[in-house]
Amino acid sequence: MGVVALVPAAGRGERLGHRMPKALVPVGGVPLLARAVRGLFEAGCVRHVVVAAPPSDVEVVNEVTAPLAPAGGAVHVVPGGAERSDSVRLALLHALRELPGTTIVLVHDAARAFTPPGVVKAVVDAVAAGHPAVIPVLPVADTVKQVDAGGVVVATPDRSALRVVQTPQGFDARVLLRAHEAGGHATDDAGLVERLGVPVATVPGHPDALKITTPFDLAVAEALLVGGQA
Ligand SMILES: Nc1ccn([C@@H]2O[C@H](COP(=O)(O)OP(=O)(O)OP(=O)(O)O)[C@@H](O)[C@H]2O)c(=O)n1
Ligand SMILES: C[C@](O)(CO)[C@H](O)COP(=O)(O)O
Repeated sequence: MGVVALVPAAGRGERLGHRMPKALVPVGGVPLLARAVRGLFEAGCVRHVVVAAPPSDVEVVNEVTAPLAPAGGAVHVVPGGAERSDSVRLALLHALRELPGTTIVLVHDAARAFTPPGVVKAVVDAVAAGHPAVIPVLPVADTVKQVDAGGVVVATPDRSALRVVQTPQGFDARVLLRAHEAGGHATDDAGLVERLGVPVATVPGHPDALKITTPFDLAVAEALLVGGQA
C-alpha cells in the first residue's frame, strides 16, 4: 500500500497576522508545519510527505521538515501556488511523478498541527477498505443559519445533517488526479471529487485537529500543549 501525504503549507496566514508564513509559526517552540508532518509519520502508514511551501521559503521548509522523515521515507518540498487547490495540485503531480506505486493520497493542512495520528490512520484504513474518498468530520455544535446578502436569516438548516470538515482527507490516487485534472478551485479536495459524482465517505474527526486560523486558535493550541492534551 503506497500512501503519500500532501501538505499544502504555502498560505500566507493573513488571518493569523504573523510576520512569517503561518506554517513556520512556532507553537511550544515547534513550527506548525513540523507538528503536522510529525503527526502524519506517527500514524505509521505514511512514509513520504510532499509539502507545498511558500515559493520564497522552500529552503527553510526543507530544513525544518527533512529531519522528520522515518527510515526509508522522505519529505519532498515543492513551491506552492496562488490558492490552496493550486498548491495541492502541484504537490500531487510531484508525488505521482517521483513516487511510483502511490495508490492512496492524503491531503492535510499544515495549519491542523495537532491532528491525532489515530485520525490519519482511520482515514487511510477507510480508503484501503475501498472508499475512493474519505474525510474526517465533526458534528455541528451550534444552531446554523443561512443568511441573504444583507445578513438577514433565510433558513435554519437541520444541523443533524451537517458536519464540520477536517483534514487529512484521503483518496484513491487516480480519483484525486482526475478531480484536479478537471480543474477549478474548492475550499477542500473532497469538494473537487464531489464534482465528479464520486461518493465521499466520512470518519470521526477530533477536536484537537482544529485549523489554526486566527490568533485565538493559536492561543487554544498553546493551551492544549500546556494542558498536556496535544
Ligand atoms: N495558496 C495557498 C493557500 C493556502 N495553503 C495552505 O492551505 C492550508 C489551509 O489554509 P488556511 O489555513 O486558510 O491558510 P492561509 O491561506 O495561509 O490563511 P489565510 O487565508 O488567513 O491567509 C494551510 O496549511 C495553507 O498553508 C497553500 O498551501 N497554498
Ligand atoms: C480543507 C479545509 O481545512 C477543510 O475544512 C478547509 O476548507 C481549508 O480552509 P480555507 O480557510 O478555506 O483554506
